[in-house]
Parts: sequence; structure tokens; C-alpha cells
Amino acid sequence: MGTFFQADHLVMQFGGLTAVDNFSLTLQPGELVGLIGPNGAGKTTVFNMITGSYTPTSGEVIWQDENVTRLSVHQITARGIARTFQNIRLFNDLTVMENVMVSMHHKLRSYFWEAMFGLPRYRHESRRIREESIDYLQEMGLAHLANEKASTLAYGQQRRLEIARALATRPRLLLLDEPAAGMNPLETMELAEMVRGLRKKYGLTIFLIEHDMKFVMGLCERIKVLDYGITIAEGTPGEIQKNPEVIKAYLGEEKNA
Ligand SMILES: Nc1ncnc2c1ncn2[C@@H]1O[C@H](COP(=O)(O)OP(=O)(O)OP(=O)(O)O)[C@@H](O)[C@H]1O
Repeated sequence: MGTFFQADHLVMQFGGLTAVDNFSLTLQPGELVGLIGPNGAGKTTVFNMITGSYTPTSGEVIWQDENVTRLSVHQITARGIARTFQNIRLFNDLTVMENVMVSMHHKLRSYFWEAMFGLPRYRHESRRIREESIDYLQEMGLAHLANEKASTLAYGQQRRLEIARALATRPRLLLLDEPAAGMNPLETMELAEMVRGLRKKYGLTIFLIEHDMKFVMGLCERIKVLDYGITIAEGTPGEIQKNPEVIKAYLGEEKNA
């Protein structure tokens, strides 16, 4: 069997700062893995290296047997890795459904010309895109808001719409950057259910960053812990909570607080 996903000894330096040092991760199809650590630990930088936003100083990213380390964001998305961002990035003036449809368009060849000439294939594709968009919205509990402007959505709903937009690129690997940030406990619980549902329905592998420990511990099968760019622990939620390095880092934090 080949390599599904492997990040191998990734290093990211910014000037004199080593934001991430020797980060390695292997994912098997269908896994749900978490990445945790204090602010500034390097979590988002890991996502940026995997998704082509940053070219690592050293190390490699292998995706479905291909070295994708130096590919662009666009090329990586096209190969089936999608992400959401810590800061919401929606098109506020478009409707909820249009936000999802826009994400799908890059998949469609000749879409522009066919739309321009009103060809039957365009009309057919256009209907298909609508149906598929509604499917993603349904999964995220947003179908009833399809025709509302994105800007009118509540904060938690906007976060879910971001996930629907990521799904619209038809990924096999989905990276979520603090999906529960700003959500209340009920919304967070519902989100966990949705993430489980997505994995099952679309056969996704999910790698997520999150500060909400209850969410991470309840959802992820395996967790990696970063502190100052260094991986200090890796294991099941139970193992992480008992890990001496994690406890030490956490207690150090308490003392400084
Ligand atoms: N483009 C950049 N240029 C310079 N420094 C950067 C850049 N991106 C990230 N950093 C630095 O790298 C370190 C890790 O940042 P990163 O955003 O990855 O942390 P994080 O764990 O995601 O934090 P948070 O939980 O606050 O989002 C920080 O010191 C940050 O200032």
C-alpha cells in the first residue's frame, strides 16, 4: 500500500524564529486527528505548510504518493486537500448557497464559455451544482438559509458555512482551523456531531486545530501537542491528558498566568 498522507520533518523558519520544528504526521484514510497547543505554538503554520500557503524551510509533504511540498494552494486544493481558516473568509454580499457554489466552480472546465453561450451542458451543470451545494448545506444544518446573505448569518452559522465551502472542493482530506471558536457549548456539541457525520458521508480524513479541549478530546482519535513549534506529545485523548510533558507545559503556563 502507498502513502496516503505524510508530513515528514517539516521545519518553518521566519528570520531567526523557528515557528515549527521537525513536525511529522502520518494520516490513514478516515482518521480524525487533532492538533493542540497554546497560542503561537505553530499550529496554523503547520496547516499553511500542508496546504501550500508556506513552503517549508525543510521537510516534505507526501499526499497520495506524490510529493506536494512545493505545489501552490490551488494545486493542492485540486488534489483533494481543503481547509478552513481561523478568521472567517466568506463573501458577505453573496447568498449562503452562492458562497458554496463559488467554491465548486474551479472544478468545472469550460464553465465560463458554456455559461456565456447558455449551452445545455451549462444548464445541466448549473442544476447539478445547485443540488450538490444544497447537500453540503444540509449536512451543515444551513439548507434553510440557502438564499440569505452570508453576512446575516449568526457567527456559529458562518463557521459552518466555511466548512460547507471547503466540502464543495470535494476534498479527501479536510483541515479545520479552530472550527468551534466563538461557539457556545450547544453549538460546539452539534458541530462535533456534524464533523462525525461528514467523515462518514464523504469518506473524509480530518485533521483539526482546536482550543476547546472537550471538543478535541471527545472527537479526535489521536492528538498531537505543539509547544513553541516542538511536538511534545502524541497519543489518544486519554494518553495526552496523562502525558507528563503536557502536564508540565500546562502547569508552566498556569504559573506564568
Ligand atoms: N508569515 C509569518 N511571518 C513571521 N512569523 C510568522 C508568520 N506566520 C507565523 N509566524 C510566527 O510563527 C509562530 C507560530 O504562529 P502560528 O500562527 O502558527 O501559531 P498558532 O499555534 O496557530 O497560534 P494561535 O493559536 O494563536 O493561532 C508565531 O510566533 C507567529 O508569530
